[in-house]
Amino acid sequence: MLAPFLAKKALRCRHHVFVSHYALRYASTTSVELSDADRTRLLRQRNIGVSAHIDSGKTTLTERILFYTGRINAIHEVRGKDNVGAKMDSMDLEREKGITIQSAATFCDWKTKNPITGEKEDYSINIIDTPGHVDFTIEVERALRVLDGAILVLCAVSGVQSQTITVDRQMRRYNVPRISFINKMDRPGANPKRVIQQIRQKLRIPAAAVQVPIGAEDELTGMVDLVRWKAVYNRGTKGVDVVEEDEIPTSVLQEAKDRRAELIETLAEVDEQMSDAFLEDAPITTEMLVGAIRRATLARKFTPVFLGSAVKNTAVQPLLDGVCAYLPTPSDSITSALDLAKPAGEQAVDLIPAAEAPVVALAFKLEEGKYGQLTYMRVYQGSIKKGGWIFHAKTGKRVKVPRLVRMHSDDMEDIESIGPGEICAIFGIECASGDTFTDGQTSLSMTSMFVPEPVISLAIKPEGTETPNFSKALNRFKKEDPTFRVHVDAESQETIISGMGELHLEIYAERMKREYNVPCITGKPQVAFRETITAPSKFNYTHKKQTGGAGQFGRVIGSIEPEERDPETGKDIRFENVVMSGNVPNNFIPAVEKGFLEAMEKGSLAGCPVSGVKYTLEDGAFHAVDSSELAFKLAAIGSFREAYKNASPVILEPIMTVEITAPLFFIRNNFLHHTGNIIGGVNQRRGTIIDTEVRDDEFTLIAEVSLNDMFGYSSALRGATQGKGEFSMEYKEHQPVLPHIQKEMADAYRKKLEGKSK
Ligand SMILES: Nc1nc2c(ncn2[C@@H]2O[C@H](COP(=O)(O)OP(=O)(O)OP(=O)(O)O)[C@@H](O)[C@H]2O)c(=O)[nH]1
Repeated sequence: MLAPFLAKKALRCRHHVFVSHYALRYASTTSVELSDADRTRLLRQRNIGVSAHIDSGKTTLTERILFYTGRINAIHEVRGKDNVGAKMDSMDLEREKGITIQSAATFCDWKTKNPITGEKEDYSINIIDTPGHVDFTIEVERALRVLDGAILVLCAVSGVQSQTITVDRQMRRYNVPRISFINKMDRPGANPKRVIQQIRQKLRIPAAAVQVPIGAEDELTGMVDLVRWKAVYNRGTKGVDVVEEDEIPTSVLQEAKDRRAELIETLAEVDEQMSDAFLEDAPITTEMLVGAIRRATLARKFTPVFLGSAVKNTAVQPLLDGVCAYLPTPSDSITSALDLAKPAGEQAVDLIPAAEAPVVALAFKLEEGKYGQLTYMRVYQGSIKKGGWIFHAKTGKRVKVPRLVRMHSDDMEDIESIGPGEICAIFGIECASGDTFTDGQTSLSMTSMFVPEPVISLAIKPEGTETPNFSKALNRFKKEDPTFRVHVDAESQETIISGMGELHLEIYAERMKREYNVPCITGKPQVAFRETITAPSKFNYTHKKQTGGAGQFGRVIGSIEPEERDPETGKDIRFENVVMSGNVPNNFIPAVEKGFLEAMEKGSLAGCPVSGVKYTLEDGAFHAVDSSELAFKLAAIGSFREAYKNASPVILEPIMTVEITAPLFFIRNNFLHHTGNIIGGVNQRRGTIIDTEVRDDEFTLIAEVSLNDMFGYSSALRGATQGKGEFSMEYKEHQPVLPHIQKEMADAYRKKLEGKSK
């Protein structure tokens, strides 16, 4: 009877389609429909993320949101003088370093003013504050996976930066509509027009301001709301009082008129109704504007741009109103799952966020807390109750829900039940990040998440003698974070950890000490090289051993070929069994797969992990007495090594997108800049320059450089720019190393092996 037992396969592809929240249409295998109660509740529900380039002010903004919505009763700054730190940076390390490492979930209620009727309406908002640093990119990925909409925060001076582009790409991957918030409007040099231009050009999405600032720098007092045509000011301590006036200050009146015209024109290009009204020269009402902005935002054809200053408590409340007015409800975004009871290709099913539908929930994040494993879940359909039962879709295991909570950063609030479209956390259930839970009434399962490849690895060992805590900590980190990998090098017997950057691994080493009392010694960070094949190759391999007693026999026939990376899941290793004859009995197939995966851990070219391979088992032979799982596993390892040599293997290295910025300035009428030095430095590191830009007072260069050539770049850049330059980098892809480097690496590996065998 239990449908979850049908769950067998790794899952891919999620699509997300937006429909008007007034016209819900669902194609589904079940007959459950949204009730009126569901519709009313979903209409007032928002699940949003706050994402941006590092240091744009996400945490500071979220702190304001929590304060204005009454979730916290005092504001604490990131790196603030009171040493308390922001609510959402709950880890000690986050507070010390002033950066967000883990995404934190919270929720709040907001009484918004309906922009059309002017009436107050209550909304529930789940918010996930995500890290900006590229090393913690998996946190952004998993947040976007479960959110319906996002606030993209930008700095009013720096505009679109490298990580803004990454976050934007991630939002596109998960079809997440976004509103933009240009923060730091109090900074000298704030230039929202330039930032909006960059959003249009660099993020390639039509954008227009929905506000115009009143005053600048220390004199920034409020915004003109271009949609409702009101002047909105923040008054009172910490800007808690929002005061609206009909009169637009004359100093910004013309600017406001121009920007409103620009907003209408931009919308007319992306929204049919607005286009018709524009062509007919019809008067544009607030209602028409709100409708057009909402439709175009949900369709991801437009991003409305809000302005403000989180730190100066200016215009955060209007942004919250914007979240309610323009970001999707859980029923606007239709999320697909796979019905594993159906044949491949016909499995996609749209989920229905109805309380009465069978439960489908996704465990998107795990955390080891004081009371055991805490699993964050997004409930897509159905309801979960405390004390009720849910089923792990992959294993079919039935688990009781002992405790259900809503998270407020590191605090929590116990709840009795949770409905569709909500985010909650459950204690005491065993699972991995990305697993689906149901109520056993359905064979639906969510699709998996994109996991990027690690780019850096280093050896790690405990300072003193090894205690069980060492492996306990590593196992926990591995389970929580799919971009953190651990393996023991077969030759050196060293434990190697790999991740998304030096900071990523440094943080884990620090957490070993703080959370597990295992101070560690770490080796020099090394680039995580990989190997792959560039041509198909066949194998016909027999593993045979006769040593007196029971022998070993297994024969495998098939091929290996290059496998493209799945853009949704990041997976590029595939095993396929097409044996028809029964020459390899079914019970030995998993052993063949295991052998293939084991062989992939170390390529024979330079000893690096192998990726991008599909292994097809076509035929083979077995012996009634001598065949065993071990024999077939060893046959698979041997077959892979045999075929690998003939598959034109290459060594791959991580290539990074590097963004370098340096100020341009005048000293005693001399125009000073370091552009020549910066370009020279990039060329020296064999980088490919993708783009350069000279703005009023800043030079920016974007290049692609191999990570191996980036070691020591911080000090080189400091030297080249008198300490004025800054850079950030993010992983782009693995690419083949130059032929002479491949030869050097392969020779060195061969010598190492020869030395060992002597
Ligand atoms: N001038 C000015 N500074 C701000 C504003 N908002 C934030 N900051 C400052 O910018 C710095 C970074 O702020 P955070 O809130 O930590 O930024 P973040 O985007 O959460 O940073 P990460 O999580 O590390 O990526 C802090 O020093 C803030 O005080 C603002 O509106 N104006």
